[in-house]
Amino acid sequence: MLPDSLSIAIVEDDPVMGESLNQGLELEGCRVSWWRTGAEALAGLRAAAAPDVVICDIRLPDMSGEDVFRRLAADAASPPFLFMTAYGEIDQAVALIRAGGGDYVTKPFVFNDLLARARALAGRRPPANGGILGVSPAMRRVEAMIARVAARSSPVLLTGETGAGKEVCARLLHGLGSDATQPFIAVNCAAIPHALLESEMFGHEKGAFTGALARHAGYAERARRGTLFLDEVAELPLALQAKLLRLLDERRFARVGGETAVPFEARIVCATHRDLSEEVAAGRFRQDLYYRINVVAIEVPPLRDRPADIVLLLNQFFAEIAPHSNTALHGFSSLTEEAALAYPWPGNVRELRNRVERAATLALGEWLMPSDLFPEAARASDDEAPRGLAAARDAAERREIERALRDSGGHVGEAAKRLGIARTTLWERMRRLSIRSR
Ligand SMILES: Nc1ncnc2c1ncn2[C@@H]1O[C@H](COP(=O)(O)OP(=O)(O)OP(=O)(O)O)[C@@H](O)[C@H]1O
Repeated sequence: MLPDSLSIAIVEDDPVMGESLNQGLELEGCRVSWWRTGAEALAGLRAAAAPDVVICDIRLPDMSGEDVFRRLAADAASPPFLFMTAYGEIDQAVALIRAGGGDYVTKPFVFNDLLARARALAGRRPPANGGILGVSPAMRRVEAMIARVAARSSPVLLTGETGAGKEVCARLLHGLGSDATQPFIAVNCAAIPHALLESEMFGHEKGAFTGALARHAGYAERARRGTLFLDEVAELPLALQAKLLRLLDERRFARVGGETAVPFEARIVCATHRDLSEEVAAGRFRQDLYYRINVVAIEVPPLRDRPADIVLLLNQFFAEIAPHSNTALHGFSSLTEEAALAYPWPGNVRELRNRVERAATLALGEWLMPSDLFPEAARASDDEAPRGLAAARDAAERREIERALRDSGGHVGEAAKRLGIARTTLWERMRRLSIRSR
C-alpha cells in the first residue's frame, strides 16, 4: 500500500456491485466507505473528513446521484465525483461533468479503468488541508511558514536542491502577500552575463554606455511594490553583491550613468541551491549581505524526503499531461509508483515532471510501467538494474503476496486466484522471496 492511500466513498444501493467495488478497492489498498442511499451519503460526507473521491451511482433509491452531488457542490472543499451511469444516462453524466462533477464510467465497466479515473481525479484535487505545495508534512510546514511571513516585508532566503520548488515557493509568497497584483520579477543571476548584470538589475540612463539609446528600467525598478526574486543569488559577482547590500540598506538606487535616486519598494526574495555559509567561508559571498538576505530562511526539502508528494505529483502531472498526449493511458501501475518512491530524484520535481511527460508521450501500453518512467534502468540488464528499482519491485510483490496469503488464510491456491496468477508461479515467487505460506 502507498504511504498516503486513497480514501474513497462508494454510493451504491446494489449489494452485489457495492460489495465487489468495496472489495476491489480495498485490495488496491484504498480506504473505503460504502453508503447505500443518497441520504446516508449526504450525512456521511458531512459528518466525516471528506474522502479523496466519491464513486456514485446515478440511480439511488431515495434521490439521484446528481442530487447528492449538487447538494454538496456549493462547498469548495467537496470531493470530486466519479459517476457510474447506465447506457442512456450519458447525457446526464456529461452535464454533471460540465457542472464540475469530475468524471464518469458507463456500466458495465472495467474495474481498472474505474480505479485509474478515481486516481486521476484524486490527483487533480487540491490536498484536503488546502495545501498548495504538497501533502507531505514537510511541505505543509513550508507552506505554513510562507503564509506566516507573506504579509511582512522582510527578505526571505529559500534554500534547497535544484528543481525542488524554490521558485514555486517564491511565487506563493508573492501571491499570499499584501498586494499580489504588483509585479513578480524573477531574475536568474547565473544566466545573465556579468557585464550586463548591473544595467539589467538597476537599469541605465540614455547614453550611459555605447548602445544605451534610451533610458531603461531595470528589474529593481520594474518590481515596483511587488517581489524581486533573485534566483541563484550565490552566483552574483562580488561587485554586484556590494550594490545589492546598499539597495537593501538604503532602499534606493541609481540607474547606471545616472545620479537620481530611485526608491526601491519591492520585497527581496533570494534563492540558492548552495550552502551560503560555505560560500561566505570561502570568500565568495559577502557575510554582511548573507545576514541581510537571511532574515527569514526557508528550506525546501528534496523530493526524495517527501514520498507522499511523489505520488501526488505523479498523478497531478499525469492528469495534466496525459489527455494531451496519449488518451489510451490509464495511469501508473503500482510497481511504477513503488519504483518512483525508491528513486532518489536528484533533479527533484522538475525531473519528475519531465519523466512523466516523456513517459506519457512514448508509452505503448495502457499503464505506465517502471520502464516507461525509468527507461535507462530498463536498458541495463536485470543484473545491472539499480538496486533501488529491483528492491522496490520485490517489496511490492512481497506485500501483495503476503496480503493475499493472509486474506485466504494461508491457502496458496486461493491466494494465487486472488492474485490472478498460476499456483506454480506463486510457489516460485514465494521461494524466491523466502515467503512461507503460514
Ligand atoms: N509543489 C509543486 N507543485 C507543482 N509543481 C511544482 C512544485 N514544486 C516544483 N514544481 C515544478 O517543478 C519545476 C521546478 O520548480 P522550481 O523552478 O520552483 O524549482 P527551483 O528549486 O526554483 O529550481 P532551480 O534551483 O533549478 O531554480 C517547475 O516546473 C515547477 O512548476
